[in-house]
Amino acid sequence: MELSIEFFPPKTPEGENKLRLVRERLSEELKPAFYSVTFGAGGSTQSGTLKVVSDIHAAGASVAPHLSCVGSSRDSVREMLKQYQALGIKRIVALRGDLPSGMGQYGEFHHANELVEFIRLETGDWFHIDVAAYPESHPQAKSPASDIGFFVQKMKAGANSAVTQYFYNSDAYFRFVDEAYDLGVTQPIIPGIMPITNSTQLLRFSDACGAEIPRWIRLRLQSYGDDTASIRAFGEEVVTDLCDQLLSVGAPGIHFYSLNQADAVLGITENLNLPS
Ligand SMILES: NC(=O)C1=CN([C@@H]2O[C@H](COP(=O)(O)OP(=O)(O)OC[C@H]3O[C@@H](n4cnc5c(N)ncnc54)[C@H](O)[C@@H]3O)[C@@H](O)[C@H]2O)C=CC1
Ligand SMILES: Nc1nc(=O)c2c([nH]1)NC[C@@H]1CN(c3ccc(C(=O)N[C@@H](CCC(=O)O)C(=O)O)cc3)CN21
Repeated sequence: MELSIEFFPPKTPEGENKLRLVRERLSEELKPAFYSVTFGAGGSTQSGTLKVVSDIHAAGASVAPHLSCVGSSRDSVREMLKQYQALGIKRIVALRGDLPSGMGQYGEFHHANELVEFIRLETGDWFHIDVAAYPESHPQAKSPASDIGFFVQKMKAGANSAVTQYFYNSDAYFRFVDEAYDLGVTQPIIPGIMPITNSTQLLRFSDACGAEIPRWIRLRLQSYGDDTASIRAFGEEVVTDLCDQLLSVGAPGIHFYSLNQADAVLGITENLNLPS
């Protein structure tokens, strides 16, 4: 069972220092298999990603930068791959990414499967490639069946594993994994888990990315108002139960969307009685 943890590139030097302390704590307590670092979310740049990635790599931990391809040229993606290879990075999260709103589809890549193929063509087996999976369907999907078909295509293009969008309904994950395996996927599909610490932020982001917050969770969160202690305690219980269910049925690991915070992740993992 592998744990992994996602960060986003901080926008300020204070944020960078805080993240270093957060990562040191998480490394000491959990020894995660790898950290991932987003690119693009909230307007972050590839140079912000590179900076955090270099920092984590220099500290001796395994790290996987997100690489998104939409709107990029083959040349620019090739340069980034070379840069990461030169640093000694061995793992990458390959995503289509999103164009800033209002911009049309342009560039030399249209979907993540093309990026996976390109990375294999350019760099052979150098990188362990992770791709994204959507147990509740990607928001732009034409149908659940076409979405899972494209997911399978992306895995068969040469991905080593997948990490899911977060969800609070484990049945959606189990069904997705069963269907993917029926369609010939053999690689691990790791559940992505979003701790609950801030209800306004969670509700806003979930709406935008197509993750459902079940009514009973939403109503509970609303009933706590700005009582953050109650929100955190409730969130920790709910997300611990979710992880328990996933692991008891054999999920291959857990990928935490930490939002650069250690406390919520550590609260959950302490409850889980993980083998050390
Ligand atoms: N940072 C993270 O951990 C996560 C980020 N995301 C974001 O979600 C966005 C989507 O990226 P990916 O999942 O990599 O995109 P993707 O290219 O796999 O899929 C995007 C959409 O296109 C459709 N599609 C996929 N392949 C297709 C093909 N060959 N032909 C026609 N349609 C196809 C899919 O059904 C889906 O609706 C990105 O912006 C990514 O940053 C999503 C989940 C996690
Ligand atoms: N479509 C999609 N894009 C992503 O980038 C993404 C996902 N889904 N799902 C999994 C994780 C979750 N990610 C997230 C989720 C929330 C924030 C967020 O709430 N950001 C705050 C700023 C955070 C802060 O500075 O504290 C925001 O207001 O945007 C960021 C990345 C990145 N990942």
